[in-house]
Amino acid sequence: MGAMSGTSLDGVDAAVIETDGESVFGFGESAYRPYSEAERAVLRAALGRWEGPEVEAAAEIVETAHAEILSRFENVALIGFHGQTFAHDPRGRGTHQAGSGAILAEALGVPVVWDFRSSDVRFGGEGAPLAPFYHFALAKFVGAAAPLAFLNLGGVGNLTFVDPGFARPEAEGALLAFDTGPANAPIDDLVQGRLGRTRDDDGALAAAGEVDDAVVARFLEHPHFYRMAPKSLDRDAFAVLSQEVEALSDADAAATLTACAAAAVMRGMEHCPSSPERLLVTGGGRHNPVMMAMIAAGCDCPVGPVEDVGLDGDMLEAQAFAFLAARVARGLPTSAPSTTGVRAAVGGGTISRPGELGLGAALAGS
Ligand SMILES: Nc1ncnc2c1ncn2[C@@H]1O[C@H](COP(=O)(O)OP(=O)(O)OP(=O)(O)O)[C@@H](O)[C@H]1O
Ligand SMILES: CC(=O)N[C@H]1[C@@H]2OC[C@@H](O2)[C@@H](O)[C@@H]1O[C@H](C)C(=O)O
Repeated sequence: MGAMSGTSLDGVDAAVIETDGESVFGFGESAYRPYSEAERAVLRAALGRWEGPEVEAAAEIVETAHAEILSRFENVALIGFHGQTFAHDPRGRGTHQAGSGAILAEALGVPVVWDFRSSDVRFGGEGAPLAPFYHFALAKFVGAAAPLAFLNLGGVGNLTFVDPGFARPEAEGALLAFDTGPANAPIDDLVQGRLGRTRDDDGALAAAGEVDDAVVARFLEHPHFYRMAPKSLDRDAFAVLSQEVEALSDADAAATLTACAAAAVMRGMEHCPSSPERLLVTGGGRHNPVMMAMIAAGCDCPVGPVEDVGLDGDMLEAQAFAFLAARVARGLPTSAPSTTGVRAAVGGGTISRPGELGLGAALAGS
């Protein structure tokens, strides 16, 4: 079972898969546990912070929400717990996902794999994106014969080019992955700040507005777009965008931020070593028809949700961390030079087993 609390801060996704960490054999149950308004406010206060009382309070919410949702499942052999990224600076302070897998292992009585990103960063990688090895397995699962691409539209966007002709994901040429740019986070922040809403539902606000092309052009001058892949982003790396749209109406600002997310994907597609047969979209942004239409209009290949090939785009990242947990348990790598820029293929993740914290002994002796 995998659990993901993404940069959108909307809630926790949990999903069961059957896997040996190399192939996907099938999918099990899944569940979603949204954060309440009050919880989200605590999580937002921790954004951009590495430590301190704000991060501790947020970590407690992350752990409690996960314990709640994960305890609903039975017959799970292993849990992959991503935790919540509040700060990501792979070239500087590193990367940190809040929440303790050791505490969850204790609470749930099941081994938990966690802290997936640190060792990749330690060996020179970006620490993200990590879903690409799962995308590789999924390309095989859906029987893809030609290269294809997966696009995740979460708070941040990330793209994976997959050549299913290779036997293993770490082989040179099998994958190319990177973060495209901001996706939903700037839109969520805009509607939260101006209208007190969590998202631009179905892109309704963006649909009523006009795109400010000058803002989009300035956005594309950001150094991120001049870097070679692999590359990753902090959720708030493009915080300047909120000032850029400050003078625009609500609808024009939403339309412009949506166009920025789509323009970043277009730039990303230029990194693909060859034209993929199709672009399969996962993550919450695929529910936004305005964003999807803008991406489709700028792409040379067919664009559609992962549901087109029978996958679940709301649970794909949670499934990815179940898959990666199984790889960690088997000592297999979870990232490679072409997915994170790490020096050599490396396995990331700590395994915590129930009983390791010694809470049982401590209680018995008290
Ligand atoms: N019906 C919808 N209309 C518009 N936007 C939507 C809709 N449903 C979801 N979204 C957007 O998708 C976001 C959630 O997407 P998702 O759960 O994939 O992100 P995440 O996993 O938190 O982020 P990341 O992948 O960056 O870690 C919401 O915050 C919202 O902006
Ligand atoms: C540091 C971090 O948490 N990055 C997230 C974020 O959200 C999307 C994008 O940026 C991606 O790089 C990553 O998440 C997915 C699950 C990944 O690692 O593949």
